[in-house]
Amino acid sequence: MKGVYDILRLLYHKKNIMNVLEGNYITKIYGKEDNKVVALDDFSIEIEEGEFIGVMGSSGSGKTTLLNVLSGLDNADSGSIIINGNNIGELNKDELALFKRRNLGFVFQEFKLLDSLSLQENIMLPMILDKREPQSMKLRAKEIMSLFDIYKLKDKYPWNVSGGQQQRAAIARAVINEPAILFADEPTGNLDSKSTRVIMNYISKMNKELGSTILMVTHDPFAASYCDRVIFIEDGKLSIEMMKKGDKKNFLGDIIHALSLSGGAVDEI
Ligand SMILES: Nc1ncnc2c1ncn2[C@@H]1O[C@H](COP(=O)(O)OP(=O)(O)OP(=O)(O)O)[C@@H](O)[C@H]1O
Repeated sequence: MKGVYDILRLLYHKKNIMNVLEGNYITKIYGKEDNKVVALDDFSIEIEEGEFIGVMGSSGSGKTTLLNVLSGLDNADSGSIIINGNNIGELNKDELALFKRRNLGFVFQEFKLLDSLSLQENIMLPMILDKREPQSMKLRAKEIMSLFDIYKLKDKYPWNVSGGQQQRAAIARAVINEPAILFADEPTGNLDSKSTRVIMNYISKMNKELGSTILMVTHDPFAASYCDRVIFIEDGKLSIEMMKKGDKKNFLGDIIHALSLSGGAVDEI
């Protein structure tokens, strides 16, 4: 049942703010009867344009499920997901695939680049699939590779460059079509601390300079400290929501404190 606060919040947002994403009362259940797992339990979230939001929580709390359901990679059992005014639950399979390609960007822990293509070809792939004009594709690829300082690596293959460089190429590919929102699931999970810092600086630059809206799932408080807002999930529900006040270092301290309160998750770092 919706509480008064939930109804007021919905009315307020309908009147005043056009969110990039609204997830309303989402439930996701895996399995049946004795094996039933409620991975998301009546979960609601709103993400404004240009926001950089981090999702944290202990292992199995529902972080990846949330990212998958909000981005249309998986279906919710109930609730609605509205992205740029489109209810993605109402799209058929083909419409959803096209919507995702045109409006959403994805970055994963595994870089998921194609080994048979150069970095430039990998990065241009979403534009090739959209049958864009070759010259404009190359110009856009150059622009985005320069932003991530990998233009000089454009003819190299993924197996020729470091993990951090591969992830920079994967992020460039994810944002080349200027998605409404970038979904990143543990983007630094396969990187050492030096490469993590580099990647987070690029993701932050993209958020600040291109105004990209980003939702990032992470276990890493350092990575989360780059966000404007961090939410913690426990048992498929929102447990803590924190806004960045002050600088990254202060926010890191706040996040570590919240992690220690949320049931020993600090041990998993
Ligand atoms: N395909 C699936 N089938 C059955 N149960 C699943 C499936 N995917 C996830 N779950 C369960 O749903 C719950 C939430 O899982 P989810 O992967 O979203 O958590 P998480 O917070 O991302 O975990 P981690 O940090 O370990 O990646 C867990 O109890 C998990 O075991």
